[in-house]
Amino acid sequence: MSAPEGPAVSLRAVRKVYGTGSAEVAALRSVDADFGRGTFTAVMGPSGSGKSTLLQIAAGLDRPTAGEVLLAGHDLAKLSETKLTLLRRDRIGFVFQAFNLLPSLTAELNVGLPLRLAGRKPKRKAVLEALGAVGLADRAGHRPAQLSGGQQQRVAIARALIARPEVVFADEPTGALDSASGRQVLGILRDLVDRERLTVIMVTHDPLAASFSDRVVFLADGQVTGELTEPTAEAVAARMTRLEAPS
Ligand SMILES: Nc1ncnc2c1ncn2[C@@H]1O[C@H](COP(=O)(O)OP(=O)(O)OP(=O)(O)O)[C@@H](O)[C@H]1O
Repeated sequence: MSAPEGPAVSLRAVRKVYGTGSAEVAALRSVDADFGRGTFTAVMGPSGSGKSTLLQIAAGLDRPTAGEVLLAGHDLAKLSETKLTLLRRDRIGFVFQAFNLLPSLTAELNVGLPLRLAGRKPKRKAVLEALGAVGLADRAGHRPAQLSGGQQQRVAIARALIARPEVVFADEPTGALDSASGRQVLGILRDLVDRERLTVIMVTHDPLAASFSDRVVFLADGQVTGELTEPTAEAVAARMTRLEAPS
């Protein structure tokens, strides 16, 4: 009998405190959240509400002060640094606001880089397929400076997908893009969720970006304050206005 399918990522009573003594900041107070496999979740909230901290901790890039993070069936607190590094390398993809491509490498070499860093030789066919999946099969030989911002972000998505991760964490992936390029990038993420059952967890400030997700989780002052399923940009914007209003 196969094991019941749990969420791709779960946070249980997660607390994160930066600094000590009078400099102490509780970035996350007590966060419980589940991110189902094959779902697209947007994380939103006012500046300083803890969104990036939540993403870093859920992705195993940082450890919580207290609480539990389960990722791909593993309790991250029980993993050594080496095992955590391997889990991040093999099961997780990252997409950032600043595309973080290496300027001297072509799109093809940038996409293959995670495999090369892991000591594996990337297969040309797989790299070209990943570039094809983001509509850039004809740009394999171009360096980042020869690509638009939207195209660079799509190369970054192809790079995040090359190791066939289960979960992709995206921190403001459209923050540096014009709205048409942003929509194209979001459409690609949406499509990967629908067709490949990828799990996407995305921090964004943009209600339109959030409307591509299945669910928006709202944070305020280090706590989850609510969620919205099948979000429209208007409903998200209205909720954000309420969260950002001075109390
Ligand atoms: N390394 C750090 N050291 C000390 N405090 C930190 C650190 N990182 C974040 N913080 C604090 O933790 C809180 C949450 O920060 P976080 O970056 O997670 O918020 P955010 O919602 O992503 O904000 P923004 O939308 O402005 O990027 C803030 O008060 C921030 O100042």
